Amino acid sequence: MDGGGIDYSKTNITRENISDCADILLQLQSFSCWYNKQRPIIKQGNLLFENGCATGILGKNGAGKTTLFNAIAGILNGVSYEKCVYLGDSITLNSVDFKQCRILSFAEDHSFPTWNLEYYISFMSSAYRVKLKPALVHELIDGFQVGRYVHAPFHELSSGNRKKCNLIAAFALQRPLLILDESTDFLDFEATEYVYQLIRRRTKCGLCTVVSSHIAQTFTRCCEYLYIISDGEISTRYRTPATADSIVALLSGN
Ligand SMILES: Nc1ncnc2c1ncn2[C@@H]1O[C@H](COP(=O)(O)OP(=O)(O)OP(=O)(O)O)[C@@H](O)[C@H]1O
Repeated sequence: MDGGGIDYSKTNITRENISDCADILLQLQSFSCWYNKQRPIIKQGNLLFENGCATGILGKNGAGKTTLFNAIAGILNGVSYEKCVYLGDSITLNSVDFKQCRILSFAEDHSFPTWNLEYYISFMSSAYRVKLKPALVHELIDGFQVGRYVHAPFHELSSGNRKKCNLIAAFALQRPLLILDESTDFLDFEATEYVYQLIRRRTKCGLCTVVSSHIAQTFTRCCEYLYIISDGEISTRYRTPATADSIVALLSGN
């Protein structure tokens, strides 16, 4: 994909050389994924995620962002790749070791309807074998303003409050790779701002975040890099432009 004839010198968008990347967490080459192998959702794409960076995944409805995330998280069977390198080692995406290093926060989650936040966090801590920092968990609960819902069953929560519970676990586990599918869907204004703050904090701590969104600000405020998915292809990696207009230009060029 060549960028669709956009004049990058006028948009402050730079296309960059992969060999310049300092600190690669995960690299996927010739990556495809599908529900039906005859009709792949992503065809032979290349992706690179760095430590200390947030990377945005942009694409129209149905482009394949969620499918891509499920594939990277190792929960979609229809996947192939020529190369998958995590911190310098060749790995498979469905290996247990890799699964403990990544966490995917779903766009919308209806699982565990009778569980509550306290139980869910404790389950996730055991599943990932991570000892959570109580101060961080409390800070996240305060930050998302869900203190009063800690013991409420998930099926009684609004969509936004249920989403906050997922995000609390996702950020509390501090995994090297955090994937946020539609990171701010359902969230109120304050929670949206808080998510942006948390993504930037991960970046400052040298952690890697990958995020999809339909809101330009998610990218301009949080992401160093962007990929665009369109017609089953993954674009080159772009430096995130400063404005929403430049993102729209980039999207319409792909
Ligand atoms: N379980 C499934 N079985 C078959 N096809 C599916 C399945 N889930 C999604 N698809 C199809 O895969 C394509 C990509 O869907 P996906 O949900 O990954 O897109 P998306 O970019 O996340 O979209 P949105 O922005 O609307 O959330 C769509 O054509 C969708 O209809």
